[in-house]
Amino acid sequence: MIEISGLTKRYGGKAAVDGLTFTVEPGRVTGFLGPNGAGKSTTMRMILGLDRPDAGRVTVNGHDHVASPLPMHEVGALLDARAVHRSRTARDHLLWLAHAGAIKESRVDEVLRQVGLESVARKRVGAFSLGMSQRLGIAAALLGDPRVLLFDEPVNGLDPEGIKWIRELMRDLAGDGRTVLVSSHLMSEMALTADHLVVIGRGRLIADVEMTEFVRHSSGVLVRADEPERLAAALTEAGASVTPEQDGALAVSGLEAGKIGRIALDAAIPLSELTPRRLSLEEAYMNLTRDSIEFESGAA
Ligand SMILES: Nc1ncnc2c1ncn2[C@@H]1O[C@H](COP(=O)(O)OP(=O)(O)OP(=O)(O)O)[C@@H](O)[C@H]1O
Repeated sequence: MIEISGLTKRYGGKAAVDGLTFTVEPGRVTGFLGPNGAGKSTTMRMILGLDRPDAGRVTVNGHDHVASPLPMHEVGALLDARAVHRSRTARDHLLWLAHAGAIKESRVDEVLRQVGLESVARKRVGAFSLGMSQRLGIAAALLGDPRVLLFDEPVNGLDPEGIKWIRELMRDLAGDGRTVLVSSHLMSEMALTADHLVVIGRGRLIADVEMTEFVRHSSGVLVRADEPERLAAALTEAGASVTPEQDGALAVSGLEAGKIGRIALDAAIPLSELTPRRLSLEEAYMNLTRDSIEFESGAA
């Protein structure tokens, strides 16, 4: 388990991570989502003890540690797949890591097999494609057989077969009861992999929610009524979440269209529209993070 409380990191005057609090539970895949520059990598570096927080606390499996990298049998991480010695072979790279981490050599061949790099184990890493480098980075993360695993954008550069493989690997690792935190800026990828979502923007927590709950909230109903404010109050009272749209309509989530119709009838508020709509998960995620995107492309 990873417990993060009030975690803060500043670079110059700017907070890259700003008072983050969340828990990553074992036995499930937690997706760590946010737009570019949201603070995902910085958070992961602090979890690993590679960066010192300016405030707040991280514990991994209950241990407090301050800026001392955690041992490889406790936490495995894929941060930057290209950060390897390019002239070494894949096997030598892992052997070097195994020696440094006091891990038995037999694990090297086991993890090479597990990530499907056996046939290129004696090839120089410099000649690897990005997808092969990602697999090697994952092999390194698995080397110490850790109970906690962090993957920063692991599907980068992988082909569809590789993406499917990593999805299954993560689900298997979580199925073993391990703690798995995986970052991405793609909601579509997380929808197929994660059981739980932690969404951040500009270093702050935006959502900490079960995937099923996120899916439920991404569907909604568009309502037009004669007295939108009174209807919004009645729907909120009934447990819905209501967002007024610019043209006076109400975007309602958490209640079905039929129930909304009955509430409007009971309150004697005439409706002119009641349209169920389903946002794609990507749209729901974009709505959630719209205010925290640092660099937006201009309109075409
Ligand atoms: N070493 C550093 N020095 C100065 N600023 C930094 C440093 N590392 C990160 N930052 C800044 O902190 C913010 C968060 O960066 P971070 O890399 O953690 O975000 P991210 O969510 O991982 O983004 P991406 O998806 O683009 O990798 C960004 O504004 C970034 O420019």
